[in-house]
Amino acid sequence: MHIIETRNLTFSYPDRPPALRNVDFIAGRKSRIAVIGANGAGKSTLFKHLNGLLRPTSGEVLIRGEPITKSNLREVRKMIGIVFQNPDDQVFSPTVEADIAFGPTNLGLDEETVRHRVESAIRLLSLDALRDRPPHHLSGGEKKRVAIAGILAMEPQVLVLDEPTAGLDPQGVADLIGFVNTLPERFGMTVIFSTHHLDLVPELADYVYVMDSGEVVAHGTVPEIFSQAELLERTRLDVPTLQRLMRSLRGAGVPLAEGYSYDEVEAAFLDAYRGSQ
Ligand SMILES: Nc1ncnc2c1ncn2[C@@H]1O[C@H](COP(=O)(O)OP(=O)(O)OP(=O)(O)O)[C@@H](O)[C@H]1O
Repeated sequence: MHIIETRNLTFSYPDRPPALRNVDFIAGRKSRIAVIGANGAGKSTLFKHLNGLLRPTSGEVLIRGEPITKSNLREVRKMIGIVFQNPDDQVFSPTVEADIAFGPTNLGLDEETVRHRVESAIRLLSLDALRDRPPHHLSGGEKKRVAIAGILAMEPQVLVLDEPTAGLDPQGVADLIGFVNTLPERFGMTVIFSTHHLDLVPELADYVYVMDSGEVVAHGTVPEIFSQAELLERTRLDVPTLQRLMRSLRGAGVPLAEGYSYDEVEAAFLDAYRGSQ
């Protein structure tokens, strides 16, 4: 049984054409999934169905094989934590520490457990220096870290990140990649994220869903999707810079092996260089 499965999920906002059309989406335990698509493709709308914020117009959303109902909504929200695009919507307490404590307190956990979880989240996201600051006075990137910490303190089994790198500086992006990549192995978590930053996808995902105008138009492993340049162009996505470079060098006769993440591409270049010596 999959931790998340949508079947034929269709959704329309009032008086609008469908924002999701027959979406079949599956997430397994410990998987790392990217959802990519141009503006308005339906990524956030899909995410809002995963913890019952929106209800399907038709079709199903199954969490561990069960549809989301009033009676299991609390359990579902505990299991699936979503960090939305705009951190301002998710930080509101007088201090960072209180903000991170809000979610676990709401789950009805005792004070000792809440304190323990807050401390772990503060450590994981390197927020110690900010713990007494009012979150609404933090920078965008700092707020995002606080929002992620608040969700992690609820110890969800699935972490959903809508545009996690929007507003982060380069070091913030590198830190996020390093940190998020530890979650599946360390805590058995599933990570699902959306991004317009395609270079990020091979660093953070094993599996990719491509959305266009409310539909899933393709899904597959990173190599399966990224080898289809015309698919990415057709859906108004850019071929990642490293892939463009490799394609043009191969076209010029450089024998480059397949590679998608930075490390794989570097290895392919080194092999080609050594082979030419
Ligand atoms: N609250 C809303 N009311 C009406 N229409 C909406 C609402 N939210 C989103 N939409 C519409 O639904 C469609 C899908 O939007 P959604 O936000 O899911 O796309 P997205 O892929 O997350 O886009 P982006 O990359 O810009 O974040 C768009 O056409 C959008 O205009």
